[in-house]
Amino acid sequence: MVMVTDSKPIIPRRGLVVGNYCHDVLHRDGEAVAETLGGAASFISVILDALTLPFHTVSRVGPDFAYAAATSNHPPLIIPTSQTMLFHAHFGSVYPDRLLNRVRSCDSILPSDLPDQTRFGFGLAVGVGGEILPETLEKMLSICDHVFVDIQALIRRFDNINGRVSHVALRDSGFFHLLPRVAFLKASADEAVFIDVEEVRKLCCVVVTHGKDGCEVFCPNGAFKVAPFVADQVDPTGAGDCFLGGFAAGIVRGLAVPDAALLGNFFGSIAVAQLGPPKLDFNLIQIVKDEMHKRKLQGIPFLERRDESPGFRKPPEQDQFYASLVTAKAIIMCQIQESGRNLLSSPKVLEQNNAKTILSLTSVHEEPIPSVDGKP
Ligand SMILES: Nc1ncnc2c1ncn2[C@@H]1O[C@H](COP(=O)(O)OP(=O)(O)O)[C@@H](O)[C@H]1O
Ligand SMILES: O=P([O-])([O-])O[C@@H]1[C@@H](O)[C@H](O)[C@@H](O)[C@H](O)[C@@H]1O
Repeated sequence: MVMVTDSKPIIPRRGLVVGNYCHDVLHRDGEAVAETLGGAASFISVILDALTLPFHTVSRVGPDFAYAAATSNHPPLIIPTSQTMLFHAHFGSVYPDRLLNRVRSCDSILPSDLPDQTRFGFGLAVGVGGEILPETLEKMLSICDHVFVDIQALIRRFDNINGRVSHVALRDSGFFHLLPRVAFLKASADEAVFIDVEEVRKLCCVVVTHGKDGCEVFCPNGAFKVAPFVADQVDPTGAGDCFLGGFAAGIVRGLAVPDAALLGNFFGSIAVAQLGPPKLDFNLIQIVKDEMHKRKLQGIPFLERRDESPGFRKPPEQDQFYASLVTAKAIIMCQIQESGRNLLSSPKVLEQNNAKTILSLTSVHEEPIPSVDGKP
């Protein structure tokens, strides 16, 4: 359990984001609709950059990586002998539970890939394809003051033939012994069945996300549900990543845990309303930053708490914070619609920032996905 004993104000050092970028092919209702930049590191970068939190990224790709321009601020390590990780995601009415195939893998991120002689204020362990090794997470924990972990980096396993994503129990993942040094562990509801929340919450704070129903936070001395923001879901990809990016940013920027979780819900709801990595409106972000500053003045920041209770009492006027974010989103969405800018992708969008039309889908072997009645 991470304890903060130093009462001096936290000076936000740079963060460290560790996880491979990947190529995503998105299939909605059985139809390939886009190829996009993917990987939690890509989604989280959008959020942290928007909230002007400085960070360093460690990510591995192959020479075939197609999004060098989009990641130029946080360039990956290009491994000549490797290839960029490739995921195919299937979602929509035909697949109520999203189905993911890691069609191509990339090299693991090694401890030696991480900077030496540098300390980081926070770390985000956000692998998506099994690229983070226990020894790599161990090094992150030794060079970062507070580490946020997405459980998908720890418990995912991949079918040898078609790369179908499955999960192992956290206890059997090879990472369990590191949990007491983790600040927050994020799991979606589907992933939470692979942990004993009552056991793990004694070791580190556990954040369980519930899609359109928001999220729940569990720590040794309390649990808290946090309300969602309404969204018209276009693409579920990256919702958890954007949630974690917003949540971590809230904690690092000095919000209490429930307020940070609300911020996570806010960015998760924006993510699902767009295809691929979200585009964030400048004016919206400015309003969010102002609201975060106001909240920080009212709450007791998690990272500055001097006692066991990690800010789990619902902060005063959290409803006001929620209402301000809802209003901000509504104002901006009206402005965008009036201006004709289309931040929300239409179902048939084939061309978009970081998204490309389907050119090479047939060049990638993937077994026919059984339809909902189990027939190919
Ligand atoms: N359809 C939705 N409407 C509103 N918010 C959503 C929706 N889907 C996801 N979110 C937000 O994103 C967060 C993470 O989504 P979830 O689907 O639980 O994670 P993951 O992508 O890891 O499976 C949720 O807690 C919620 O705040
Ligand atoms: O949707 P989400 O679980 O938050 O995160 C997603 C991963 O699960 C997926 O493997 C990857 O291909 C996507 O680019 C995105 O990172």
